[in-house]
Amino acid sequence: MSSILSVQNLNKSFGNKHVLHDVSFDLKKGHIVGLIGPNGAGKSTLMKTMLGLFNYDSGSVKIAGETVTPQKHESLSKVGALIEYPGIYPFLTGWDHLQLFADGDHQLIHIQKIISQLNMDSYIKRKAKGYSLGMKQKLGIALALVNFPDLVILDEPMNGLDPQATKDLRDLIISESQKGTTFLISSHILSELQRLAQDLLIIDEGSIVQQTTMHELLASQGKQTIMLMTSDDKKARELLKKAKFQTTPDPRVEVVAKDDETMPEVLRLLIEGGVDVLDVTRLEGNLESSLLEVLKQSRIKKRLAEEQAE
Ligand SMILES: Nc1ncnc2c1ncn2[C@@H]1O[C@H](COP(=O)(O)OP(=O)(O)OP(=O)(O)O)[C@@H](O)[C@H]1O
Repeated sequence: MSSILSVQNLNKSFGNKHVLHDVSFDLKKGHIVGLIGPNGAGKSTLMKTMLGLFNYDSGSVKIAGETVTPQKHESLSKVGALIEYPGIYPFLTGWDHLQLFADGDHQLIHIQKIISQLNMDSYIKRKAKGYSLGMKQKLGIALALVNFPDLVILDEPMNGLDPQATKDLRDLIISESQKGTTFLISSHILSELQRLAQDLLIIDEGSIVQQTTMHELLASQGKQTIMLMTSDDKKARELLKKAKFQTTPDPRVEVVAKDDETMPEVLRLLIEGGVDVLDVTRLEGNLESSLLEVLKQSRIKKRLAEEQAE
């Protein structure tokens, strides 16, 4: 599958602070890619550099094969983005914004479709000065999508969105990606990203520590969990602890599954111990714990390499 964006050996400093270190990755057409990492890891800097908003020290950023710099950004016409807060004019309506931004009148049907998919119909003709945080955020996302972009870069797009709006956004992103649009999304809401992203870029201290797929990451961490509803959670927890099963902290009774045998063993143990199992669910991995583990391992490796170099 072809790549829409290619970043190679990108280095970026602010004064003498080196923020991005030899960052390299490609984004495949039509994929939804999560960019994740701790606060200050370099996610926003990377996105802004890719969008030609910052100069860089060395390396390259190419969109559809064309180099992007602050001085050369023709290829960005095929890119939609929402970085930090959307730039919104208080005395224009949401509809005015979308029309101003759209390349040509033929987009009207497309604009109306985005408005409906993000459930913005009731306020889109009102002046933006009366919009809530979530309404502004949705307008910013709609603006990023209005010109049929090949690539969409979204920095924390779920900020300020309620559960319904988060689901509307998820459905919209998935349907646009199925038509071929590539998404790069940074977010700290990992449970949401877990439902959305196929691929992941993990960044820490300005370096990409892993480029992987969601499936590979969750599988490699082997973190399947079995979630139980029982007639007596306290007793269930005691039995599991005594039998040396690894459980997660309260409030739910959750067991970390080592392999396929864990589930029948747990059920047998509880039933034989006089605890009824009312419901049981197997959860496929957990992005949060997998990310923390990857970061921990990469920092250990980095420290060892530094010690050896001294
Ligand atoms: N304009 C700037 N001038 C100087 N340093 C900056 C500037 N912008 C970012 N930095 C520094 O670059 C590093 C990366 O910041 P960045 O905002 O890219 O991180 P982030 O991963 O987006 O963090 P967060 O998850 O908190 O949004 C930080 O150490 C930050 O202090």
